[in-house]
Amino acid sequence: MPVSTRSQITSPVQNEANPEHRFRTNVDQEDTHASAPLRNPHHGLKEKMKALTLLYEQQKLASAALKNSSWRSEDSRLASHPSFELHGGYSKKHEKESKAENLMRENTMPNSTITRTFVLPQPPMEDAKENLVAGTDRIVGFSCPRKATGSTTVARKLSMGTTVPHSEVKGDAGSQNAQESEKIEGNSEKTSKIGSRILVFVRLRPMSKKEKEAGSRSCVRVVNRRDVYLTEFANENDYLRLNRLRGRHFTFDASFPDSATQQEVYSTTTSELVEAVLQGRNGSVFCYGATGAGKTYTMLGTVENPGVMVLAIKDLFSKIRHRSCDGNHVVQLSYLEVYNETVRDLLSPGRPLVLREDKQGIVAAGLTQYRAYSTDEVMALLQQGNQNRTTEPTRANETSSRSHAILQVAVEYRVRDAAMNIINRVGKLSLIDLAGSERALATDQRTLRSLEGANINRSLLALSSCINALVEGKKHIPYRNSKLTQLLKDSLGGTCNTVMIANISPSNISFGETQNTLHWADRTKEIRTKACDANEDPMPVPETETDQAKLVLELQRENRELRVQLARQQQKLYTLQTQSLAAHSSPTPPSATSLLTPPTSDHPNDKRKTRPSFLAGPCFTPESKKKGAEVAVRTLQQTVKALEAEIERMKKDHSLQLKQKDDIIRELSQKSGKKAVAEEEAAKRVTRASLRPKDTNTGELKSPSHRFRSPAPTAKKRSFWDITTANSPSVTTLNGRKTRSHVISEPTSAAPRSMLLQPGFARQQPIV
Ligand SMILES: Nc1ncnc2c1ncn2[C@@H]1O[C@H](COP(=O)(O)OP(=O)(O)OP(=O)(O)O)[C@@H](O)[C@H]1O
Repeated sequence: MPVSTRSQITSPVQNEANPEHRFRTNVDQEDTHASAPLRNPHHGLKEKMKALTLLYEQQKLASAALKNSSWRSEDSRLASHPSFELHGGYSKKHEKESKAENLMRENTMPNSTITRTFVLPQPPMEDAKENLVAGTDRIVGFSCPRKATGSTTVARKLSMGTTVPHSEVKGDAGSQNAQESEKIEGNSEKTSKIGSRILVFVRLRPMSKKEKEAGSRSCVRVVNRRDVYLTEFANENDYLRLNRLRGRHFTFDASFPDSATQQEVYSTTTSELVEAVLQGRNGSVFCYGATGAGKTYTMLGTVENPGVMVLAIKDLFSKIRHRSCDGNHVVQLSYLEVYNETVRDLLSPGRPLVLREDKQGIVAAGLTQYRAYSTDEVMALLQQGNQNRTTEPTRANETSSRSHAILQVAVEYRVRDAAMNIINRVGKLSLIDLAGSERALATDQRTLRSLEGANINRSLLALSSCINALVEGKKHIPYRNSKLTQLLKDSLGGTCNTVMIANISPSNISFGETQNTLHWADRTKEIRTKACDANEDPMPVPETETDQAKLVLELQRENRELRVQLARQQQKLYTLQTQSLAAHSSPTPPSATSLLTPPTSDHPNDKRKTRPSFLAGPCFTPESKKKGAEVAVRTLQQTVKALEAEIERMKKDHSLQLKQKDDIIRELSQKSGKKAVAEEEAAKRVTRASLRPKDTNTGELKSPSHRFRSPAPTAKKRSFWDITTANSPSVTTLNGRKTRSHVISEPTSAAPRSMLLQPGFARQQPIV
């Protein structure tokens, strides 16, 4: 039989017995109501609520007054804390009463003026446990009893370093005292070294139009840029649960209200990691949360409000630009997704990739690594990758990401340390946008969507198992349970500075998901990663001056070689670009010299001259630029190979001919020696034939050397153009296939036409 709550609420006898309702003694009107005969329990409740609201307002005013008068004192520090305020513990005078009271103010809708007050019972011990802050033995939060050990309710000791910006902390008027600021200051120093705990941040998104239309209320409140208060609303008709409202309080390294800007989120969560990456450390940022909670918005953002990924890349390049102009930094980029437990390359989609473990950790074999030179290039690649990413509309989100996406940027830098040793530093930044954790009903029940959902949940479950195992300090961490956890191995338990951004929705409709997200975020706070040292690879230290000189020479040589290689590549690219432009714009082929020289200042595409790579040129789309250039370079390489083979063959031919000539000359000289002797003898014997006149028109050989018929007089000496020309005598058509032959060589009257001059050269199949 259901137990009625009416008597609990209104019976004076019970009120006396129940300390939770002792507050009634403080309110005169309450007594009047309490002694009045009960007719309508709802009426009593309403009255009680009114009284409570009144009491709360009074306490708030008193608390504010106290704060103003002595905010620097220890007491005021307690009073200033939101949790304390919510406890109603604003002064010693009211301390007794307030201990028994747990008041919580309901979060209101942005435009709503309605304020309600709920009575919260003493929470069960498991709730209290949840509010234990990692690294402290203090309990914070309004929903749990305070331990006697702690003299204050100060949210959390920032023992591991926090990324809460100084200004923000100070900016919370009166909420932090000087001591606390100092504590944070001290810790912000530590931050530069970045502790080994995963830093956890929470971001609340604004209420969506859809949620507003559905009449949902805000159940989350971010206070002090650090504390998150979560309220579960009871159904007004549910009398049984009226007194069992769940309110929870969590504390994170920083919490962002719905008004927080992208830049604010970036600078608080990620900017330090970018700095660390430039020093050769690894960093990871991952967004976690329910579907539609704002993960992709935080990570990627929009064109007007770019997210963490975009801001991090911009920051990275601007920092690199400020640091060195010598091109010592090499930035490489990869972008992959895990969709339905398969790993796919987002920059060059193809077959699924296989994960392998090597010295560097888990790597996706065959993943494309793009060398990036500028922010624009990275943006184009990012855009391309996102177009390839799997997104589908679900009931919960119009553009729901159905896959986990990982953008990895590796920065390599060669630098000299104080002792002038050369050090190679490599830092990697992984930016991860996880797919949303979801309930089947929250999204869709169609087969593919539910399969995706199952896989997403499976990988997130595997993630939570790993988090649990890491928190509990287990030896075996089940990374292998999913592709996602394998890829996150370094971020979670490796040598990496890791940041988690938990995204939550304010709507009470998503209470369950929000609670779940906050729970895991809270748990993640306790994970400790290994100390993250810089990935430095020192080069051998030169001992003597001679060694140093050698090293310098070696480096200079390497530099020269690289410059030559670069020049060659650029030459090739210019050639191809010019050719492609010619092919597209003019039917007449450009001259050979224009193909072989880079564009000069009077070239129509003058802009390109200042660009390091033609890929940034205006006439190509980002994808076609890369692909076109690759194909063209490959074709060019094959043509060059064919030409080299042709030259080799010609050389052989020539040497053979020379040898033959030599033999013949030798033979002839021997014969001529003999003949001279014979002629001498014949001259002595005058015959009738010798007196006969000689015929000069016969074309008979007058010298034995004329017996050798060299191809030279008939065939013109073959030039480069003859070899490469399509109508060259060396290219004959045999059964439709083009073959090369050196045997027949006919003189050509037509001007040689280079294959390089023909439009669409890049698309021609190379001659094998
Ligand atoms: N801080 C914010 N400010 C304004 N709009 C936001 C914010 N966060 C999220 N949104 C909006 O909420 C909607 C859902 O956000 P988003 O797509 O980022 O969710 P998600 O967590 O990535 O979802 P899924 O896991 O399904 O991909 C989007 O329309 C987005 O523009």
